[in-house]
Amino acid sequence: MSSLLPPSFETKVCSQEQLVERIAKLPRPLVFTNGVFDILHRGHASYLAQARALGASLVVGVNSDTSVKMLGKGDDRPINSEADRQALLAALESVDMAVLFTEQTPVNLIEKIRPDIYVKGGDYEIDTLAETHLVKTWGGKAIAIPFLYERSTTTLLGKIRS
Ligand SMILES: Nc1ncnc2c1ncn2[C@@H]1O[C@H](COP(=O)(O)OP(=O)(O)OP(=O)(O)O)[C@@H](O)[C@H]1O
Ligand SMILES: O=P(O)(O)O[C@@H]1O[C@H]([C@H](O)CO)[C@@H](O)[C@H](O)[C@@H]1O
Repeated sequence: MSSLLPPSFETKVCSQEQLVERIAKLPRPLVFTNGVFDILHRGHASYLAQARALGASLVVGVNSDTSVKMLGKGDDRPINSEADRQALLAALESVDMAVLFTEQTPVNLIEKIRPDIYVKGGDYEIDTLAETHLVKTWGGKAIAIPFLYERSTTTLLGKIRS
């Protein structure tokens, strides 16, 4: 009988309990972004690769299922479970670690990680975000990455359902 090991990308899935110890081992500058990433698409993959290129490691904060419900994306969201969304992000070459957060915003998670660079997509007014003000308190930067590909989970779901 063969003894197949779990895929190595699963080690990039991080629990809240392991977070502080594992963050300390990641190379700096550390880039952080967050989101739902419900149905992963080309826009996400490009955005995450560009975010990773801004520093030496990339940590993604992933909304838990209960926190997605707080965002008003629809009663049927998320389509993919928090564990599946976290694992798919961990499977990307650009992502060094994926960790869940359970609140409406990632500010408490960002306080723990203290990233050097905070990133969101060009669909956000980055200067208005609480996350931006927070990272600036320890000398961090916030960067908005413009969309290269107009894609969204909501559009994909519309296509599937029509
Ligand atoms: N097409 C895109 N190109 C670049 N970045 C994107 C794109 N779509 C989303 N992002 C970024 O990816 C992160 C996660 O986005 P999100 O999960 O909201 O994607 P979405 O496809 O727009 O989903 P939804 O349709 O559910 O709002 C956010 O930081 C967002 O700015
Ligand atoms: O995938 P989304 O909807 O882009 O991610 C959200 O981003 C919000 C943003 O950081 C402004 O605060 C965040 O609050 C929310 O929890 C989602 O992660």
